[in-house]
Amino acid sequence: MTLPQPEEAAHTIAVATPGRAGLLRRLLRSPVAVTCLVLLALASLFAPLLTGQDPAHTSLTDSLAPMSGQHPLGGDGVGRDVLARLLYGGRTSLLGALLAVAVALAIGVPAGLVAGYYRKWFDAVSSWLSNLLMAVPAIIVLLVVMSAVGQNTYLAMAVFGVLMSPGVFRLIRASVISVREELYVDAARVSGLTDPRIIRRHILPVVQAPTIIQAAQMLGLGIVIQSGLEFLGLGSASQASWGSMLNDAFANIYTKPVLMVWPGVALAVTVAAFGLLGNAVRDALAGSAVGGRRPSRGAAGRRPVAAKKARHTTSVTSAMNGMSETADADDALLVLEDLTVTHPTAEGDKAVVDGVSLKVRRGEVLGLVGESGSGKSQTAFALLGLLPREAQVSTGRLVFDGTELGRLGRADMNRYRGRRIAYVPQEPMSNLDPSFRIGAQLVEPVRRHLGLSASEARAKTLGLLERVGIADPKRVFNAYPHQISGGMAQRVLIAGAVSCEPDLLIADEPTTALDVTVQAEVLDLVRSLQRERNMGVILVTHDFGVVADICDRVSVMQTGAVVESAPVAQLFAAPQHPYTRMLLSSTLEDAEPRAALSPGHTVPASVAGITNTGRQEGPA
Ligand SMILES: Nc1ncnc2c1ncn2[C@@H]1O[C@H](COP(=O)(O)OP(=O)(O)OP(=O)(O)O)[C@@H](O)[C@H]1O
Repeated sequence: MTLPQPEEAAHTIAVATPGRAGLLRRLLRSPVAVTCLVLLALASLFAPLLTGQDPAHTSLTDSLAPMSGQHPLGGDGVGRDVLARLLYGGRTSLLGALLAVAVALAIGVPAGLVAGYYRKWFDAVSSWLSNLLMAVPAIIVLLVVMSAVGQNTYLAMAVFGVLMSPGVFRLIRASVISVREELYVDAARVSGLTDPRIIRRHILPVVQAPTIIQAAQMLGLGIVIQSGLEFLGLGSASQASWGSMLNDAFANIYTKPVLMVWPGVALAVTVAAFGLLGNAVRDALAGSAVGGRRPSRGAAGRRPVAAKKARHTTSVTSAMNGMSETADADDALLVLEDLTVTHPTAEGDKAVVDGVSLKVRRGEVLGLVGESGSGKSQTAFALLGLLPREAQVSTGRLVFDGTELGRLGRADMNRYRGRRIAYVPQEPMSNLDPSFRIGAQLVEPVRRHLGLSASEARAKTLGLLERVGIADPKRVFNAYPHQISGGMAQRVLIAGAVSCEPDLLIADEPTTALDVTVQAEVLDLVRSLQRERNMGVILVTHDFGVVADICDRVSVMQTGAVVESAPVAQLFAAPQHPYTRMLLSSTLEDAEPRAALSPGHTVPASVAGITNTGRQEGPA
């Protein structure tokens, strides 16, 4: 069935987007990047091609020799060829700096990823260690190392890498913490993707640009530090390096000051080249992600995460232990008993869900209604395991299709999430990763859960996109999230949610971010998919109209507790709880029409938008 989609057509932005493969091409198109690459290559690779002189060969007759055909830049204090030392010295300096940066990245990147993503004790311990390392004066440590191990510059640079790793760790950790709160990361989690996959697909692309910039800065710093140590005479005497050239030049500063110039210029140019190259790589990366990194729909695409969600701790109580594989007496798909969610706040622990019990049967739509803040979303997040770690979650019973979910670890839970329990979020745009094409985001869970090949998963996904009413599935499949409208994005997420044929769909106000026409279409879609697949659905909403439209039963929540549950017709005909009656009477249809204004009644000018000149204010 293809549904009409006027809203989508109106909002669709046709933007051609470059792929990621063009990164190197983009880099090579930048004159700055090319110049830097050439300079660095000259300094590191081509020394033997550019000079036939041995950089270590001394000749007293050539001591402080002037520039000549044999020695284009002259000779140093002991008659070594300055040009050869300059060219070969670049290798030593670059290799040492690369070693330091490699060590810093090898420690800082994985540690930052794990600490930022998993937090807990590893985060605490690694942050403490990183603070400790940062407090250590690096140059003193290096001097001690060099004096202890002799003139081994590379070992000193490896130690310097360790000392630089806290900087990388902090950067990566902070980037990961910010991105892991994004709704599209939650969406990936809910779709059952494993942590390594989420990190590779959604987290690493975000941290790569700052890491590149940081690495470029560290390379420059590494070269300067290494040269400093060699200038002090701590490097290997047999190895040409820019630092040892400076040392020699300093000894002859009054007789031949020009000797200071060559290594000084080489150092300055190389450090600048690294900085500029880092910027160029970052720009090239940003350019190749143009299709993705654009903000989805401005601020509307993001909701205040802290206020809206919290993370799961399975401090699920001892009451649950020993309750696995529980079969329920009737045909209940999901049985939740006595769910409590408590958040630590500045004023003490705050229970936002308090003793909620729900039951959903196969093929049944349960509406979860209540005012804003009544705990509907917190209940849904608790069922999905999406509450923040600091939240305390306890439940008497959480049985899904005969299995006690509360006892499952993260990996086991991933087999249920996405595959058998799916989620449709409130704000579609922020639940799609802007870096990836829509097709890629839909295909991955399908391949993982259903074990399909790439082409089978693609065909299935295209079929699903068509099924949810997208007129041009191929275009949407290849589009980035910013290229489709909010309504279309919601259809995409519904397609993703039902792609693995789940038994239970949890939809958290799936139409809130959409306009009225599209709302009705999306609700129709949810209802028809639910009937077609005999899914159980929990529909979180504050709208009794939606409840009347598509729900079979309804549970009403007030301040974290369910105050009434009943079949929809019964609830509308004879609401029992005063809060339910109050909610029903406050809906527009049931409210008493307001009385007509009396003839003498005047509207204050400020309200009517009339100025004292009698002109109506407002947009032209
Ligand atoms: N991390 C948190 N710390 C403290 N309180 C929280 C946290 N997250 C949510 N809450 C509170 O929990 C209560 C229930 O929030 P929830 O999002 O479940 O409400 P809701 O019924 O879904 O509302 P809405 O319809 O507006 O989405 C609210 O008072 C909210 O402020």
